Amino acid sequence: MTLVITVMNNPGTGAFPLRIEGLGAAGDGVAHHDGHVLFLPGTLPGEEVLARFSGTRPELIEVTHPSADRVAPPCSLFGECGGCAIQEMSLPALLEWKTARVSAALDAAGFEDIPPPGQYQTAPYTRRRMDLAIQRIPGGIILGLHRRNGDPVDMTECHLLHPELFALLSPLREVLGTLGALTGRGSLVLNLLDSGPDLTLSTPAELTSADRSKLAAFGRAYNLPRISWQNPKDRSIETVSQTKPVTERFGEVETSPPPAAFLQATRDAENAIVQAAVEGLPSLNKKDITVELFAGCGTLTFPLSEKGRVLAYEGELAAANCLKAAAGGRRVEGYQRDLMRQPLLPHDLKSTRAVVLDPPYAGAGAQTIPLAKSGVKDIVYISCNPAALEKDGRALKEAGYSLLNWTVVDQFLWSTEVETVLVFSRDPKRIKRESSRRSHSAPSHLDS
Ligand SMILES: C[S@@+](CC[C@H](N)C(=O)[O-])C[C@H]1O[C@@H](n2cnc3c(N)ncnc32)[C@H](O)[C@@H]1O
Repeated sequence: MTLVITVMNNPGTGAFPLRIEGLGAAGDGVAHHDGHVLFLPGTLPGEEVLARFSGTRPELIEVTHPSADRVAPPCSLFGECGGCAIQEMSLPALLEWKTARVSAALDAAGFEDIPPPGQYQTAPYTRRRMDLAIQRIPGGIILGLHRRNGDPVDMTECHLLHPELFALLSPLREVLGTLGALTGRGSLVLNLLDSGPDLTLSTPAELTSADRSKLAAFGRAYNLPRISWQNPKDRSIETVSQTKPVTERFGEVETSPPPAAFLQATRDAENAIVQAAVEGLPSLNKKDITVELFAGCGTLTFPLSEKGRVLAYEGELAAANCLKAAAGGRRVEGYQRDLMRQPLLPHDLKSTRAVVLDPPYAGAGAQTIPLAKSGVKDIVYISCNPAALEKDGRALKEAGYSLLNWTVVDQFLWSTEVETVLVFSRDPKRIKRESSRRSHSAPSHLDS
């Protein structure tokens, strides 16, 4: 649902009462006032509040009747740092809100009899991937996330980030402050791999040889397996410090991810996603082919391959190479392919038993229709965006797929982001089995 602020004139400067009817997609409370739809940050559904206008924007004065779901925001930077959108709502209530968003998307896509979802919520202090902004200021460095529509906020506290990554921020500010290449703004991707923190730095100017020595010394001092740097000229990435091999295990297989590789946001959520995806496969013989689309470095590929053959497609060269390098001797074939420009067509999927896809935020795009038109009976779709799910789900629904089950995985705490693993089928026997199983069991909550 898209709601638009249409208040054009300042209807007055005094306080007025509002009842918050729901949360918009950005996590702001939604209310009606004088025939206009207003979005009010910091408010929760069911609350009664006093607001006033600051220009054309409504602002909260006071919550007069708080929701039972209201809690004190745990982080002192909340409201300033843009990393978290909703900290005044309890985490269980937030999980329910995210679940309702996905349910509404499925409903809008045309699915009826939506089964009860499985749900999983990650724990605080477990985020193992974060893309931070760097800004040089007089006398120092700001390292953190952007404020909502604004400059970076120094991350002096964070209830998301894994402590092993958070502990690096302070020494990083010191070394970054000494780099000649950091003439203005830069960025830093932090990934926590099995081998340890993996850092990828972007700077506005090229690294000097003194910068390279400082980063290498930093890598040794903090025992960092690898520090990489993205050249601003051509966006190429090179290693500037490596103290040991970089490794990450997916299922039983050890891989070596490239710098700034995509990883699921937390390790425990990755396990929940993998578990739901593997369990979502139909029963397979070892020779049955599962095609995996948008495979990254192989997060799902290698666990899926324990059930049968996997043909995995990924667009980004470095990720596809990582997957291919680890595939040797397994039932896995990796391919680099841009699935938006060159989607797999129905005839490419002719002997495919199941498809697993984990598309980017915008959804499966040009791959959706050929997939829906293929003869594949079973699809596991991993969504990170309810709006894209609604669009892609509608195509699957129109092609005759039923929704067998879905699992919401909240791996982006205190944000509006939501990940969902959905199992679709148009195999009448499987649909019948699933609906009779469902009528005999309660909704599942994966163990946290
Ligand atoms: C949400 S990530 C999932 C990756 C992987 N399944 C995982 O769990 O780690 C989406 C993946 O789609 C890839 N991708 C984005 N656009 C693509 C395209 N046009 N063709 C193929 N892959 C693409 C990205 O590089 C990324 O690896």
